[in-house]
Amino acid sequence: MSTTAIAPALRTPVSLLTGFLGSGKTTLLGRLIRHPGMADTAVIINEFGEIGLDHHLVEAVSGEAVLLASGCVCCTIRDDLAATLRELHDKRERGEIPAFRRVVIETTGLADPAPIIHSLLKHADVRRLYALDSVISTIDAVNGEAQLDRQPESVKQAAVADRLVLTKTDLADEARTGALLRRLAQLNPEADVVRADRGEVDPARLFEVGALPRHRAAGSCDEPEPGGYLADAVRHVCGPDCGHAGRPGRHDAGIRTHAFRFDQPLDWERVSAWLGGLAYFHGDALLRMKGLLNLRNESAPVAVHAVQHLFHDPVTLARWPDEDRDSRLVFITKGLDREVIADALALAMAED
Ligand SMILES: Nc1nc2c(ncn2[C@@H]2O[C@H](COP(=O)(O)OP(=O)(O)OP(=O)(O)O)[C@@H](O)[C@H]2O)c(=O)[nH]1
Repeated sequence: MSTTAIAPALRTPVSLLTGFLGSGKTTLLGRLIRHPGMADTAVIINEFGEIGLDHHLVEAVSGEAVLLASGCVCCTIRDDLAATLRELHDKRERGEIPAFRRVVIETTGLADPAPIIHSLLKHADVRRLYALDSVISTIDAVNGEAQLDRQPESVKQAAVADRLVLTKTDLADEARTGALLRRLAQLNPEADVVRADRGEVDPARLFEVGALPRHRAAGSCDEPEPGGYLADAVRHVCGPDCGHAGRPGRHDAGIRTHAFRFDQPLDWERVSAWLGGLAYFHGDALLRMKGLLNLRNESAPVAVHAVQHLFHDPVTLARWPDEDRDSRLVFITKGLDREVIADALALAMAED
């Protein structure tokens, strides 16, 4: 990689897309990258859980850096964010991937965005090539208030954003949405609030909002930079000894990821009884469930989502992302043991 400095105006803008588990980041991203004005975007997805599914749900992709049908490039973070950003830049220079003009990084739903923002602003290599454009946080109109009450990460995600994207307003009544908006106005009065119906939003309301002096001024971003800070920041988001990587960790010992895989096609009635029952009876502890299902009598995969008590309508995808035809589900829970999920599964499968 060349070490020549790049003029500030020529640095590639990077936006950070954050928001609590299941608040609609992938849905928003999936719509945004199909917008004609967003065709030359590189998307970086960082996932929580033993089974990454988001890159499949954005579009059927697998691998390190993949060209999407929309013309955008998509990759997942493997080692650290700085390395991923450098590699994307180098591949673009060598003409191995399309000449993307912007980058959007989707964080995990449990990420504290402050260290990532810090890294984007402070890491020398990253700063030379990229400029932080905007921080966008999705807020779930149905679950947002409870998440702000219980999950400190969700408060941080809302507090550092330039744009707050209110999702699922079609599912929340106006009183609930109004209360949430008042709370957000107190938490982050400077952020613009944009409503997105199932991810539908004008990209101009989210991107190219300037140089973000606000983040430079933010205390959390001005701490002295230890060596290899970016790697630390990303390990914080999803690293080997971090609870966010799916094992009990130091950040939140109560949060667990439970992955399930099935090699035989499943019966929808039974699966929906299992998942619907879990959301109904254990929604407080069920931070997030997502899955890709191979259902009996269905040739295409079906995506299922739940966020706390809300079990979203299943969505049939256009095609399988790869050769893998197993059903895969990930549950991110706080205070819900795997045995409870497995027992509910056994019950749903056994019932007539
Ligand atoms: N009705 C409705 N559903 C929505 C809306 N936005 C997102 N959803 C649904 O909410 C569920 C979760 O959405 P995702 O986009 O996967 O959420 P996410 O933030 O990427 O989830 P994680 O990556 O697990 O944190 C899916 O079933 C979406 O279809 C919306 O505006 N209205």
